[in-house]
Amino acid sequence: MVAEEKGTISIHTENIFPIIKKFLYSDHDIFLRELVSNAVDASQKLKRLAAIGEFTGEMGELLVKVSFDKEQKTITISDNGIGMTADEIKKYINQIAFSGASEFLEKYKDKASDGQQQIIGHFGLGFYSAFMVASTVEIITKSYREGSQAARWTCDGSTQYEITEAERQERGTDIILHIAEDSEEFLDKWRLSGILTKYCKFLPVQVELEGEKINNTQPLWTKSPSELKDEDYIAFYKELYPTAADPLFWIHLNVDYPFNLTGVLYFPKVDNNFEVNRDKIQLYSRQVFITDEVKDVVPEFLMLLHGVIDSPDIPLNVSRSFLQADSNVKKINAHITKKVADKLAEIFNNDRKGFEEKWDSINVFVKYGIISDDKFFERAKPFALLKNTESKLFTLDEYKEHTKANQTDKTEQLVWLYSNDAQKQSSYIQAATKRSFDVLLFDHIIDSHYIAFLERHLEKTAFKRVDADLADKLIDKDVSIASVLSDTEKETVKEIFNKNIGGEGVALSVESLSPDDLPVTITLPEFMRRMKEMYATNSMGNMFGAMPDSKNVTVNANHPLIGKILAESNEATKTKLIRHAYDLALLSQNELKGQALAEFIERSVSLLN
Ligand SMILES: Nc1ncnc2c1ncn2[C@@H]1O[C@H](COP(=O)(O)OP(=O)(O)OP(=O)(O)O)[C@@H](O)[C@H]1O
Repeated sequence: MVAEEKGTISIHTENIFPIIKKFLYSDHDIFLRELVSNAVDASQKLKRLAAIGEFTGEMGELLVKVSFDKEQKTITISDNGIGMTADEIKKYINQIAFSGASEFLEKYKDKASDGQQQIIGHFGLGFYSAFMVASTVEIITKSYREGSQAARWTCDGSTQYEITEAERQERGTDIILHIAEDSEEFLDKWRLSGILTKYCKFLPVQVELEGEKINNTQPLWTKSPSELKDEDYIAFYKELYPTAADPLFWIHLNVDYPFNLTGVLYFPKVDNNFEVNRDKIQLYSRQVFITDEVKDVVPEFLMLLHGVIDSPDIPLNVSRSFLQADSNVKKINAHITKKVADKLAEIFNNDRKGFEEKWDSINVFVKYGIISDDKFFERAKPFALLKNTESKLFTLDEYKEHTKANQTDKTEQLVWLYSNDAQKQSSYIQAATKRSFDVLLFDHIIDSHYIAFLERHLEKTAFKRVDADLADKLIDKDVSIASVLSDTEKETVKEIFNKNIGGEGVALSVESLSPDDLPVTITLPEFMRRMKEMYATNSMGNMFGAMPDSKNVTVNANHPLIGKILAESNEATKTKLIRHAYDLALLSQNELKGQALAEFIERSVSLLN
């Protein structure tokens, strides 16, 4: 027998519901997630009781049904789980749920007023989130225990509740929400189905909306990897991201100690732009969708991956800064990072060719990981590849061997040359390869950071962009080439060139280079270029960025054209030849434009005549 009772919910705050409603949830949708999760829990509990022999009755098919009535303005969530007795309602709903709610408010009341950003916003206030959308909530429930009396509880959002006897034959619970005027938008099938598909798609007990199945109760990550084939992983990926290309490979996570973590992470096929691929990991807690903004839960570089992480050990009712410091979150981060590195190492060791084929898709990810996480760098060292302008791939050690003999300078430093634009710098690349130097290709925005990182971490190794200096000087070996011109002649060359092309920002020199090199070469020293790039991306100051372009112009004393210019007696022809040689240097750098280009063409025609 349920004794009729009226009572006051013991809570410090006079009326907590307006506060819950107004301040704490930016996302009212989650009431449904909370109530359906409770219904699923009640069903799971019954299964567990049956497993240990405490429930011996007929279990039937466990099912959570969501329905709505537009006329009556109600939404009902029904289950055939364990149900509650009147005493249990008092204990679990009046006391526990309320104390949970009041504790929660106590913790966040200051923060609620200065904005919701501080609170992660994905936690559950459980049962009481029903009051975000309902003016009155009714529970009609009957416990699984033999001979239980059904009970009905109602509460209108004040601190007053009422418990009475109810008519209900079957075990289980109906939660009936009498929808508030400002929440009538939820009395809509599409709205409800949208919310259920988002949050309940993978719940472990069958959920139906108006008779239609919502969920896959056994999502892939809950199964054992030994039962799964590649097709299964790919099919699940397609279920998560219907429009994405097939993933490259994946990692099945499965930990139960010292924290609980399951999931599958996929390496997507990426193009060069990694920004668009963020926010693709979905976070679940016991198969309930929580969020796809995993910024504080997963290391930044891992956000380039796709897939699902399921862990009940990630605290979700805490502020963001607390979350980052949480020891479970840290352990989870470290674990995922290790697993990702192990997987990459495994592919590299077992299938180098396959790994190389994937390198274009994974290199940004690996570089990003290396830069941002020292532990990942240690693990990735053996498989972090370098690609040269001929598309050959080397590990760091292999590349060291490859370049040691020819690219060590007089101070025993290894100089690694690179191009960030093989098209634009092709004449420089050619000049370097003519001297049997190897040139790496680093053409992604992350590469300048990656280069700086490698320089700091690799011993006696420096990087130089291939156009940073004359080919012969890129690697300073202290060998000089004999000069065709005398010192006085060189001085004269310098003078006449300065007269014609000298000016602000031009540092002119005359050097004895190979006669095969261009008569005039323009270079931007590595240091200057890096400073300019740094200041260009730094909002603080613009000292170097604002400086006029300064360039080193080198005249090749050993080139036959320079001898010809020196011997030329006609001043006009001499000027023409000097300008032309200089324009050719600009042209080889793709820098000859506009009026200068027009003049160059005109002059070329006249020189041909
Ligand atoms: N459909 C249901 N069937 C049986 N018991 C229920 C049901 N819904 C709620 N309860 C009981 O009420 C309690 C309080 O629910 P509430 O959702 O507030 O908190 P919780 O589920 O324990 O935790 P959480 O805050 O994670 O949701 C539950 O622990 C459960 O004992």
